[in-house]
Amino acid sequence: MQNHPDLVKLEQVSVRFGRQETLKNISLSLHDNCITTLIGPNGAGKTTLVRVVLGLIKPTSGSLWCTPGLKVGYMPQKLQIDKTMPLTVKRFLTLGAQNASAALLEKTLDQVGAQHLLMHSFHDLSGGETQRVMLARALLRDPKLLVLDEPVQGVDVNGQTELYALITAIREQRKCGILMISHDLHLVMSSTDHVICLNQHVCCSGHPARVSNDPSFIELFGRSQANAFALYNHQHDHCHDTHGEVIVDHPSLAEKEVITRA
Ligand SMILES: Nc1ncnc2c1ncn2[C@@H]1O[C@H](COP(=O)(O)OP(=O)(O)OP(=O)(O)O)[C@@H](O)[C@H]1O
Repeated sequence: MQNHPDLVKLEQVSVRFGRQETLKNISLSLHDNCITTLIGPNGAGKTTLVRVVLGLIKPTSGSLWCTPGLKVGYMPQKLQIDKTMPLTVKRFLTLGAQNASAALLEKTLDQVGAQHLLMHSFHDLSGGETQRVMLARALLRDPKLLVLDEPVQGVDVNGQTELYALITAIREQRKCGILMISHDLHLVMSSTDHVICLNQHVCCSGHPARVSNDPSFIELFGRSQANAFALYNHQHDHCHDTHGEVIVDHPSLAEKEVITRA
């Protein structure tokens, strides 16, 4: 992607667990100041791919390159914390960042709209509050790459929209790269620059508008997901080239484009 330097590059990465090949020949780049969203059915290997990027799983074959000194902030899908252990949000945040000043904690919580939660019990937070605090924890390292594994899980629909807007705002403020796993295609499409559809291998990838027109996208997600995307996209009155750019004089513009529901 022009003007957005590579932060991470995977070339022909495969991962095998015993006899099961979970990832097959994955090549991709993550860029500075760019949101990349990984979508795919359950068991497609999304978390495994994220763990490869984080350096937690060594590829069985292929190579991984990271820009030297890359700082990564990670928001995991699940965090197991013993509920009998008293834990304030402040304490939770400082567990992974002992040297963080009170001012930095407040500023970071402020950025995710959770400044009022500093002295609350972590165990008593709502789903949306928990995700905001987890996001703050990932941001405390001032990462150049933010990795978010299903950041809106356990959050109601309105809260999901707010969280995706927050993630977009964070990218705009910090100009960091973001790699995000999501199942919410129609919510994510408007706030992502690059989509990768994964099902052990990369089925299709590119600008959201290009991916949404790819037959393997519909094959992978089926009718209901394709319909959800069509609903999001229903005001479509233009065509895209293979990079997702609008084609100004496309012949089909003579008739207003009709979205095909597979
Ligand atoms: N450490 C491991 N050892 C053995 N098998 C594993 C390991 N980690 C993941 N797997 C297997 O790899 C496959 C892909 O798992 P992964 O968690 O990456 O999928 P996913 O796309 O993130 O799924 P979901 O959407 O359900 O979270 C699954 O079959 C899983 O059981």
